[in-house]
Amino acid sequence: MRVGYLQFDPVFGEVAHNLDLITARLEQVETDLIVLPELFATGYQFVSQEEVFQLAEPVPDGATTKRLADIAARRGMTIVAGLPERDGGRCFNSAIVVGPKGFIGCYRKTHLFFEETLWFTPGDSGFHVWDIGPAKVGVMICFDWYYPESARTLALQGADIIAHPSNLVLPNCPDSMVTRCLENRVFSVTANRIGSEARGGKDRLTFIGLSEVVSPRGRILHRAPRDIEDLTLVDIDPAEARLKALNDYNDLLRDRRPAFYAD
Ligand SMILES: NC(=O)CCCC(N)=O
Repeated sequence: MRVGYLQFDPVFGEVAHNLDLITARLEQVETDLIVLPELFATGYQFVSQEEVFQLAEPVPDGATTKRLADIAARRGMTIVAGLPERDGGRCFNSAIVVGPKGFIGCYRKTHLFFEETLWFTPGDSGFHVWDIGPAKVGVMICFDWYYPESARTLALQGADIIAHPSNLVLPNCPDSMVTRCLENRVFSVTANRIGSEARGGKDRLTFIGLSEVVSPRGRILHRAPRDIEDLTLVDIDPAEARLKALNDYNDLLRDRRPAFYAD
């Protein structure tokens, strides 16, 4: 199967522009799964709660979800993408999964980073894995990577691939995902953004790019440049993620000893 990411520089608040950009890019490609960055259509550095409410959308009835579902249906692909989700009086930093037959699911970011804690409610969806046909795909968002429980929970739920919409600003995630894949024997697709934002007198945030596809053996199948738009697709065999035996004596998940693990 073919999987990949679109790394690009969204214009803050210009939802129509950002949606048009990714639509044009996705119309050009054939793939089974593509991952877009966290908050891909709005940008990241919000300056007020009301701004978040203005840019956030209901799921699945909002415009961004409908647009991506339309692309997924026309192009016969599954798309995982981050967006601000409005649910009544609460906003979540979420990621939607849409496929050829429409809306599949929504994950709400469990571990909020930095000023996200001002604008969003900590996710209450829990971690989920969806069967998209050729593979089972789990979703985590950006800072979730910092907590090994995130990828491990998705692996225990049977994920072959971890789709990882991101807005990375710290340097450590790209190399750390090698370990996350190795210790869980899963593929990962991290879709980061590039560019920077310095809104409302805040310190500038510069996003590190370096989107990547990593294999269950911890091999970086492709890593994007730091600061260039990049759409890359990689052919993988998801069955590689189902071989959890390290040798004749060790099986990665079977041999866990949760009775000795701290919560
Ligand atoms: N948007 C984020 O969750 C950033 C997390 C910190 C990092 N790893 O860059």
